[in-house]
Amino acid sequence: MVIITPAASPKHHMELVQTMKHLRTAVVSCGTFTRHRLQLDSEPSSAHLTTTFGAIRDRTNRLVGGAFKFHICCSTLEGGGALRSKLVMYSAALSLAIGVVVLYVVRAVRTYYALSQFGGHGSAGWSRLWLLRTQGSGEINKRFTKINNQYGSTARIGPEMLITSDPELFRRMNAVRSSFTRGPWYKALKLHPERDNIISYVDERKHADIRSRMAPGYSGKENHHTEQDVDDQLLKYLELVNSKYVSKPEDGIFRTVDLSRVTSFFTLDVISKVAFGQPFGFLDKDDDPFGYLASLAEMLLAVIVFGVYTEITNLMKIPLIKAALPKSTDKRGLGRVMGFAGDMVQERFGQDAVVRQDVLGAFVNRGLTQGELESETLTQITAGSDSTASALRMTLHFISTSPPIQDRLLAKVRAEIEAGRISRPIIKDFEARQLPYLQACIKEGLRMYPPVTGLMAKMAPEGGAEIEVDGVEKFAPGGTQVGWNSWGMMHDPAVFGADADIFRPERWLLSRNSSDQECDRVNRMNETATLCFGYGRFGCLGRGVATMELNKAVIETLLRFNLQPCSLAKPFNEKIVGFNIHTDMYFVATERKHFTKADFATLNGGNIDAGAIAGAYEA
Ligand code: HEM
Repeated sequence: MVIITPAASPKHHMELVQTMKHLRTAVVSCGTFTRHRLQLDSEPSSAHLTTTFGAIRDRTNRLVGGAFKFHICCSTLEGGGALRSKLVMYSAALSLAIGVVVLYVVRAVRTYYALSQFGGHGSAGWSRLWLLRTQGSGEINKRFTKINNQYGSTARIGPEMLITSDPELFRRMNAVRSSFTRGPWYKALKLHPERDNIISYVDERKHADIRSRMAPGYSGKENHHTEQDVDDQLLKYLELVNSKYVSKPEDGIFRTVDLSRVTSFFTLDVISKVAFGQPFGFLDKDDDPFGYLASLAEMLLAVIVFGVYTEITNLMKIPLIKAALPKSTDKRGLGRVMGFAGDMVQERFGQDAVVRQDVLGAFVNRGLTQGELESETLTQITAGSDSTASALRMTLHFISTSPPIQDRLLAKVRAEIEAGRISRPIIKDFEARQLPYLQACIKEGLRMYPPVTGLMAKMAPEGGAEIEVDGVEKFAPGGTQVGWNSWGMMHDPAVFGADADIFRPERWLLSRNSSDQECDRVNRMNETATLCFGYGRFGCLGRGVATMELNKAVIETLLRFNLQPCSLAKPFNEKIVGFNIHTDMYFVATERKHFTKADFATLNGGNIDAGAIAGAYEA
């Protein structure tokens, strides 16, 4: 349809004439007043059209005063060079669109059949929408485990994506000489807008290079203050709970403590102190001074989408999007943490460079550049704080809600304290490692709630890989990504027993009289639970720091405080999205008194009687 007004007629008149030259039939109308159907020759001359159109216009203007629009509706098209080329263009575009659709369908069918030997959710073979919905559900742990339980230890969760809960396959993919490599999934772990980091490098050589230069720093060999740093922050955390959150019913003081917050504050201050010699100050302020935890919750949507459509991470290169990403000049959130880390890194360079024997110092000694350090310290903070906080709060939750376990643990540790084998005010790391029941409780806490639930997907080599699924050999073509179902692996009854979903540290204990079979069972559990920290060339570099924090903080918290969840029906809110987000984990903390038999006798002034509530059978 062409619209022209009579007022603008000289130019539009000519356009109209040009247009009509390619028409056989045209309807010329002016509102509802006039409507002319023109029957034209196959190639009407300009003179003929000018006269015809001029006559129609004059007549219409006479009728309606000349201020109306003309609508020219082309009903039958034919002939004309320009029109013909337009037609050719349209049909080319249509053919292209059809071609693209056909290619897409062929590719989708090929992709589907490439992994059709593996079971999985029906739609997962065709699109990534099922995976996106699962990621967004906040319970990937349960959904992935359901898939592995239903369709086998390695099953399909996306068009070119499998998931495994098989420890054997996980070890094989992560082993030092494995032909599997990191999959594109890892690109989603790029935190810094410009730089990759040890966790996000997909290029194997770059990853191996940075890992070899960072490992000595993490090993603690060049940082002699790590244990003291952990102790200092632990004492601050215990003092914070004691001074602000302990309830004292005898004085009429009733309070609650959000364990999810204080444990995060503790691990964030530990990791910043260990990493660059200065804690962020979460514990001092009893607050999130950078808005860091809140910003993690805000980034949740991005984490979910990037985890499925990793190619979107390329959008970060677009200047407009880059400008909206966290940057070191931000006042709050991840950007503020980047700024803090950047300042700490800056100190180590230049003429008056600060020299310290800490993790950062070790990295500088290994030749990491200022840019690399800014990116790596940020990674260290995110990788090392939330994971350890999750392990700590969940272990405390399970022990404090299982009275026989808590009593047994406290009795064992108190006996060691009384025998002078445990340092005060904070247990030493090596002492904690000697306490089997404490170790059993920590392993059980990690197993029940593995802190890393992300896919950490590795990719099959070019020629593909044979994968055994519950005794049946299957083939995954090259490029297939195989994600990790850590929850399913840690809750596997075949490894951990029929009660794998229950917190029972006793499953780890061996005695001198244990049979070989028992020893094998516990060995197998140990080999599997240790995978919580990854394995081989991708294994966690901060494992030493994390276990030190847990060895100390679990028992020192329980020795001082009696913890009781405010709600047993819903002790906390959680979202499991690759890492574990727990909020509103309210507990009543009271000072733990160590009662002796004599104390019980004099308790409450010797009065230990309580009148019973009137019962239904009473008169
Ligand atoms: C309970 C606490 C922790 C758990 C369960 C844990 C678990 C893991 C896992 C599963 C991986 C990745 C494996 C993979 O890519 O396949 C990893 C990597 C890593 N973790 Fe941890 N982690 C914890 C604490 C820490 C701490 C405290 C730090 C820092 C001090 C840290 C630093 C790292 C680093 C740097 C890597 C990357 C290693 C590499 O790519 O070569 N982690 N961790």
